[in-house]
Amino acid sequence: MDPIDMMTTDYNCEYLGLSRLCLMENAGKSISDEIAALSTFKFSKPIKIIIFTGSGGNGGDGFVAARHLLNRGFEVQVYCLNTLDEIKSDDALANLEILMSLEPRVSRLSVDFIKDSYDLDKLDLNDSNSEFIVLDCLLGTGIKGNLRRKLRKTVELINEINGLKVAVDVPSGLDPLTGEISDIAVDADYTISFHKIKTGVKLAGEEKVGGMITCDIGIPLEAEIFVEGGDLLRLKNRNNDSHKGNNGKVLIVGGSKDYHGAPAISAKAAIATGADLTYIYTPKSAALAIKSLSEDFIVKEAKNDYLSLDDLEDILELASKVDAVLLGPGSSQNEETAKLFNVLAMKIDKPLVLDADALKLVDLSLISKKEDLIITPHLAEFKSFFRNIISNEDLSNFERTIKLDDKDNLDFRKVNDKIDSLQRVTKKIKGSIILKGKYDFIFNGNKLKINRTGNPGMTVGGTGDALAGICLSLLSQELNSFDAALLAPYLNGKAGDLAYEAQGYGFGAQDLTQYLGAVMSGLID
Ligand SMILES: NC(=O)C1=CN([C@@H]2O[C@H](COP(=O)(O)OP(=O)(O)OC[C@H]3O[C@@H](n4cnc5c(N)ncnc54)[C@H](O)[C@@H]3O)[C@@H](O)[C@H]2O)[C@H](O)CC1
Ligand SMILES: [K+]
Repeated sequence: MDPIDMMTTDYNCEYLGLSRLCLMENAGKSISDEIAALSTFKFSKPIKIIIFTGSGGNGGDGFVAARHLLNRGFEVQVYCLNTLDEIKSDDALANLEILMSLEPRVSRLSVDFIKDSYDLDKLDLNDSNSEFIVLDCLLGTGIKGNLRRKLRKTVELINEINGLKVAVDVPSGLDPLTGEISDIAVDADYTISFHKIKTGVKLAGEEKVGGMITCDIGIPLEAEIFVEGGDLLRLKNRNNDSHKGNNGKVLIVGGSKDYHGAPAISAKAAIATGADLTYIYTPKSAALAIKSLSEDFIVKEAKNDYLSLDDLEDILELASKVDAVLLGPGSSQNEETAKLFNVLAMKIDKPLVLDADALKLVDLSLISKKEDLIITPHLAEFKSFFRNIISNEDLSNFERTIKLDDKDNLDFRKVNDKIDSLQRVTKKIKGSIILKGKYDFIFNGNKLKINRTGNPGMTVGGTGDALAGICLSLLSQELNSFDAALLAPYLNGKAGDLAYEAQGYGFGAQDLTQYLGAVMSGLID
């Protein structure tokens, strides 16, 4: 599991009512269970457990483990690399404070603070009379950059120790995503991972991480599969020094004589979710109306009253200047527009979103290998889009699997088989698919997410255009296609829920876009 997926899952638990403090308790308890099992297997007499802790959640796991290990009869020595003031995780701090409150000591616990690197010179662990296990709770999934001095020296010290070394979650110093060690890492005999083995630990292999042990810490499958507030961690932080255009330039190609509102809603949603510059390329018949809707739009007029190949060069030139392109909102299904969209889908080498009309016009074979692509069909559009490459039987199986029963439950009794059967269809393209419905299903390769936000008021015209605009904006801000595809319906639905709270079912897509900024900034739970 990638560290970002683990972090978002972890935070999503909070949104489902399961606190991270509780997860930390489970993590610490499972470390103690594993250490007890290892010590029975490896040692003939009671041993000492030495725990090195850092300033984040990994350190917190160590503090909890200390408590449980004491109750199992072990002697426990904790070496904290940080003072209470320096602990960054509230949950870790709460658990360190519990250890500090246990005075005068009745159980066999010692807690010492390593103030600077010189304190480490004074520790001579190999001289200890008893046998011992060393627990590395310095850094887990939160590691950033090269190890700072004191931490680096501690890793060196741990590696020189004769005792059995057990890394918690990730051997400190090892990149939890790539498995690379840029400088030095704990040379572990065993690595205990929580929930799932982190991608980097798996990639590094047993030679570097020792025997791999996975512990369940009570995270429900839903925390991983549902898109929740924790997934907002996937958004990129804005650089304080950034200037105009650094946070996404987008191009929307759409609109027609009958539909000028659709590209305008997509554009408003793109701006509301952070895009810096928004270009709209639209037929003459729609251009003036769109211009009058916002001074934030940069509107370019097509050559004719509908989009056609005559516009190809102009659009490609614009596309070369932006970070992401959306084809389709309100374009209608003109034959000439179909020719244009098919050539554009082939030639545009920027992240691409295909919305309603474009989905009906673009040939799947032209885009099936494009990774930075999002398509946003509802079920009927999905079936029609895939009809030429997927058997009717596979499509009806697909439909049956995602259908809800009358209590709104998905028939996921054999979850893995069911997901496999959905992905046999969706893996036909390399990009991401947002299958819109009461619950939105988001697919990409082996990944699946389900979005639960939104309400029946969102059947109003334009909410799909808003969704496409959000996808576009997030792609332009350098999110990968799956992260953009899973966050877009979450943000759209959440803004729709706020619009409903304010206006009941009397809200329109334009009203919804006004809440997007606040939802995206995490200002509203
Ligand atoms: N669901 C779960 O799997 C749970 C995991 N838990 C544990 O929490 C950690 C992740 O916690 P987090 O606070 O995000 O990160 P870390 O503990 O890895 O450390 C962050 C901490 O370290 C400092 N830091 C970062 N890089 C460096 C560096 N190069 N040199 C020195 N210091 C560095 C940074 O400033 C932070 O203060 C996960 O791995 C699990 O072990 C929870 O228990 C809940 C459930
Ligand atoms: K660790």
